[in-house]
Amino acid sequence: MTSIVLEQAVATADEMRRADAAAIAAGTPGEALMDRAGRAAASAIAAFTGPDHVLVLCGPGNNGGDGYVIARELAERGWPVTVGQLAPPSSREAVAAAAACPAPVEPLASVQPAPVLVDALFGTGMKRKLKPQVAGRLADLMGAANARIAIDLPSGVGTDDGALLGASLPFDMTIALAALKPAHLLYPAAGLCGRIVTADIGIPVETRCWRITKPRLSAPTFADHKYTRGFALVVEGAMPGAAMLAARGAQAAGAGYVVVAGTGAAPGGPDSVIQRQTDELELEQLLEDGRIGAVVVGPGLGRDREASVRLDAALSGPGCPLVLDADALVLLGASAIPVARRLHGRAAVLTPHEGEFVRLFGAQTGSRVDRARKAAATAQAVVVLKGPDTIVAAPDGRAAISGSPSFWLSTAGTGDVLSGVIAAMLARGLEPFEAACAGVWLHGEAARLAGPLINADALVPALNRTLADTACSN
Ligand SMILES: NC(=O)C1=CN([C@@H]2O[C@H](COP(=O)(O)OP(=O)(O)OC[C@H]3O[C@@H](n4cnc5c(N)ncnc54)[C@H](O)[C@@H]3O)[C@@H](O)[C@H]2O)[C@@H](O)CC1
Ligand SMILES: [K+]
Repeated sequence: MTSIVLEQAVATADEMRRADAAAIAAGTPGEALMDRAGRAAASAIAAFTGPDHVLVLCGPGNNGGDGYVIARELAERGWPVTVGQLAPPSSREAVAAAAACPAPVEPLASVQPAPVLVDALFGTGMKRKLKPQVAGRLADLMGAANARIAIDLPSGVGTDDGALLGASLPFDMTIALAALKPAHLLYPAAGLCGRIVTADIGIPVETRCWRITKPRLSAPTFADHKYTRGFALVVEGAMPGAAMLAARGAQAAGAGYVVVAGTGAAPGGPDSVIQRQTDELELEQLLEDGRIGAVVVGPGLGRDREASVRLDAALSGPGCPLVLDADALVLLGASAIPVARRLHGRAAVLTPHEGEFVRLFGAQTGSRVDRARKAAATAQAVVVLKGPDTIVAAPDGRAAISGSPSFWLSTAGTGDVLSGVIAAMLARGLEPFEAACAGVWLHGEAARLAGPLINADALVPALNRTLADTACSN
């Protein structure tokens, strides 16, 4: 199978407002949407905690309105419920929800803590930092609770960029309404969300951003052979170990034939990775093999003249997709010629970490998603901005964010492995954006499977098991 499916939409505050407005214009009143949101959230809370005394903190906007519906729903189930009010409701829907809520209402400043704390102070309308007394009161009440649940978002985070705007303590669960928001996946906000559940409120949400989830990858069939499984070529440079990690990554991710174009250094690595020693001319000849499905260049390439020559050879070879990582990105950044021109319309996946990204594209403003999107449009290539929240962005505006990362991945060489995994996905025929998403997922899942990672080598066998599970279960 040569496509993957991204199903979990990630919507910005503006996209959510447009979705709400479209649903209202199509005939569903705002009160009905709030009612659906509050009921769905109340069911999720009931499933999470069981009956107990609940304190619902309500802000002035529609997030607070959801809070009043939740308080009403749980009170109707017979749970003891108190509302802690920051300010009176201000929107028409929230006023109506508050009027229908039978629970006692007390000021936030003086309300008593309860074992279950529901935060409906602010959601996607959060515009500025929480006042210190509000942030402090929220932290105190959270500290005194046994279960802490955020409605839509933890209050005090930036919806679109995941920045902290006064929030400090983690929740046990966050109930995302209608769709995920970037803050559920972008750090540091993502670290405060706890378990994330998405409550369906029956409205379509238009977005060009998704969470990266398990790809659908087929297992080999009787018709496959090593070249249909994918031929990945890794261009070696000054540090052969890094190229070998990329090659082993490609192999563990299912490539049928993996070749390292070596520089003459002593060969190491498994016998099943074919090592060909190549000078400049031989590399050019090797790159002309039309069966190659993807070329990796950058891991351990070096930054000297020879490295530039080998990069130029890879860039000027025939048209198979490229994965450009590490030193290749540094060399591209140091060149006066824009990346898009060096690629000549060639399909490519660029995999910078934050430092490489800034060198290549400059310090841009906006969220990591915005920055990756702009970079992809500039480079006319897929950009994988690596980090705890890895972003994949395509020149056509599609973007995807990884979820549930393993922080054990922050060790030398794991990026080299990722470049090989993405090459394997390209070589099996996925288009670059999908190949990058599938590669990022396999790599992250393998890290979770491996547990505490001592080094990048330990990732390779875990990758192999992850691929086997993925390909066999689809
Ligand atoms: N029809 C809709 O619009 C729906 C909205 N929903 C809920 O509505 C939320 C968005 O509602 P709103 O747009 O009203 O926004 P919020 O309820 O998140 O907050 C907006 C209010 O807070 C104020 N505010 C923002 N930052 C503040 C700060 N730091 N300190 C003090 N006040 C601050 C704003 O001036 C405004 O009055 C979503 O997160 C979701 O919970 C759901 O009920 C589903 C339907
Ligand atoms: K909230």
